[in-house]
Amino acid sequence: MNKITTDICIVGAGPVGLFAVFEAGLLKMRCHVVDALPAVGGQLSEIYPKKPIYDIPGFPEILAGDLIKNLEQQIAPFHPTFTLGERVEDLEKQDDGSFIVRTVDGTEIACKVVVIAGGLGSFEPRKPAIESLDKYERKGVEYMVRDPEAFHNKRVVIAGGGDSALDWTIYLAGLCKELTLVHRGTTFRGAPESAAKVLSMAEEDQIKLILKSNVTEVHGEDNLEAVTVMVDNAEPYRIEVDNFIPLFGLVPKLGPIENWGLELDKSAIVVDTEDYSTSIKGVYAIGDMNTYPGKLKLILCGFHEAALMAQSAYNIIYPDKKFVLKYTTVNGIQELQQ
Ligand SMILES: Cc1cc2nc3c(=O)[nH]c(=O)nc-3n(C[C@H](O)[C@H](O)[C@H](O)COP(=O)(O)OP(=O)(O)OC[C@H]3O[C@@H](n4cnc5c(N)ncnc54)[C@H](O)[C@@H]3O)c2cc1C
Repeated sequence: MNKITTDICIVGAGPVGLFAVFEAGLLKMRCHVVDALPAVGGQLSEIYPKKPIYDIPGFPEILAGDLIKNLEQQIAPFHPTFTLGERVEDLEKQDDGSFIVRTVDGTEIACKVVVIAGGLGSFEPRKPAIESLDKYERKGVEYMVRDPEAFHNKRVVIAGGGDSALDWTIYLAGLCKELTLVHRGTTFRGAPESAAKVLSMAEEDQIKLILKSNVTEVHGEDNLEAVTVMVDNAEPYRIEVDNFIPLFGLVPKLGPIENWGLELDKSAIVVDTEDYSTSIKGVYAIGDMNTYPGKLKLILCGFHEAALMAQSAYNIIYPDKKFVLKYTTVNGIQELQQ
């Protein structure tokens, strides 16, 4: 089991969770960041990486994906650690006021402060209605690509017609032994240039493309061994596979955080605007997941909340020291030792 000890555990690696690492780092507090998705960036990476944002102070225009890259660069001096691709499930308060945060895969993070920056919630895969699909989850069926190398030399079927299905088809084609893309339509929802690339790869036999089709059954003893594909109501046929990756998008869910005993208002966490603390001492909520009178679900509001949270968390982590505001222009960025 993976055990991590840190000052602050941040749940959610969206823009607000990432910026919280910076604000905490300035005050010499170490952070471990957990996200259910395999990559950082939250909604910006998952929903609109190529869209320009116009209301980030100091940037007249910046692509969402570039803002995330900048935030990664900005927090690098503080050496945050990450657990990606694992949803946080439980929060346990210890007798000394500290916490153990646990993920669905059993990773345990011991910390003095928990910062929930969970945005709209944990992005969960939209699963196709195929009987017994859940039996093969993590035994051949994957809903997201956590580590592309895991598909090296494997026979893989991807299903879907959006950006994720197209992008992973293009990327994994070079790694897999056989790659088939199954799509129910004849046109794709994803970027036209990605769709054109997939069509040309199919023409050159780098991948197999089956249009107007659906995966209707999955088979195997313990692990997944084959899928059945139905093409336009013709006779279904079987493809032997090691992996089936249905990529039909993600839906955000508040999920397990709902059961942590926090005061909620319509699935958002109620906070005190003095420091964005929740009803549990030592637990803060910032960004899209919190609520208070006048709340705006904007990135810049989340950044402000992160700054106020950090100075309050400092009082918990260093109870004997007094918080003194220091400007970065005066003090610079003092790297945290790894
Ligand atoms: C199309 C679109 C355009 C937008 N345009 C703008 C704009 O122009 N300007 C602007 O300011 N805002 C804009 N927004 C809103 C902005 O994206 C959000 O305010 C911002 O993403 C909130 O950041 P966050 O870090 O709080 O949450 P998110 O970006 O939602 O990130 C939260 C992360 O937490 C993770 N998470 C949640 N629960 C768990 C759990 N239990 N375990 C592990 N991980 C978990 C999620 O997987 C996610 O990655 C836009 C939103 C959309 C959808």
